[in-house]
Amino acid sequence: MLTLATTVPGDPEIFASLQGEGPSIGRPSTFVRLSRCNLACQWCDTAYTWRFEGDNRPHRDEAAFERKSNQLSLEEADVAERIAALAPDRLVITGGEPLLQGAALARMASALNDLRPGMHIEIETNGTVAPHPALDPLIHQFNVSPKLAHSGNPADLALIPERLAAWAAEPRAVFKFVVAQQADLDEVHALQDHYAIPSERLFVMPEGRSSDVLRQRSAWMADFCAQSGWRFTDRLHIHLWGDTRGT
Ligand SMILES: Nc1nc2[nH]cc(C(=O)O)c2c(=O)[nH]1
Ligand code: SF4
Ligand SMILES: [Mg+2]
Repeated sequence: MLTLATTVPGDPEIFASLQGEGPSIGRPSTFVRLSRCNLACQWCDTAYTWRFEGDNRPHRDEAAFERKSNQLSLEEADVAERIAALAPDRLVITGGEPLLQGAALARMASALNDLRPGMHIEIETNGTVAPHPALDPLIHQFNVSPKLAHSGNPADLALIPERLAAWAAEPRAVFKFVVAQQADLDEVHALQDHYAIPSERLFVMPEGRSSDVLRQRSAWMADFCAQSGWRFTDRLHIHLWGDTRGT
């Protein structure tokens, strides 16, 4: 079984859209959003995947979500069929932290391979969890987003040295750092130096849930990228559809 997020109660968050972030930005892709996360970012835009009633870890909105209406369990084969029924030939698995459900994801991805051979599969991950050995060979791209101090997570939970070293050595992994203020860039620099992350696989992305905030931060981040050689990614889906589920 896989535990998914919902768009509305009873409806799993499986939808066709455009990849809004990172190296595949603009590509038509089907998205599957899994529930549950091992971190708690104070600016998380999908707190409905983890901040259930009784979870008092700090979050900017302080919202507490009812578990029953925001989580849904489906068989792996059912998820694969729903993905295969949609048009895109690419899949983005996100969350929450999808690698927490690695074994079930491996079963789903191999069922999908039977229904729609050759589909390109990306995983959005916070970089703290190793991919399950059965899942790893089925994935084409890992979009790894290690969380900086401004996320509010303790560094010993968010930045796991052996994991970061493994991602840095993995050619299928691109790093995507969420940045809100100029000081965050110093932290990215330190991580790049320490783990020898090639600039070609290093993206910075503005934190923001509205076009206004993204534009404001993009302006100074883009200038910085042009000087440093890092890559820049916007959040295309926010400009197109705003901060809404299922887009
Ligand atoms: N269109 C679209 N692109 C995305 N790329 C990463 C997303 C995420 O929530 O992880 C996301 C998302 O939620 N929507
Ligand atoms: S790691 Fe991602 S899903 Fe988890 S709390 Fe942070 S932003 Fe949200
Ligand atoms: Mg998102």
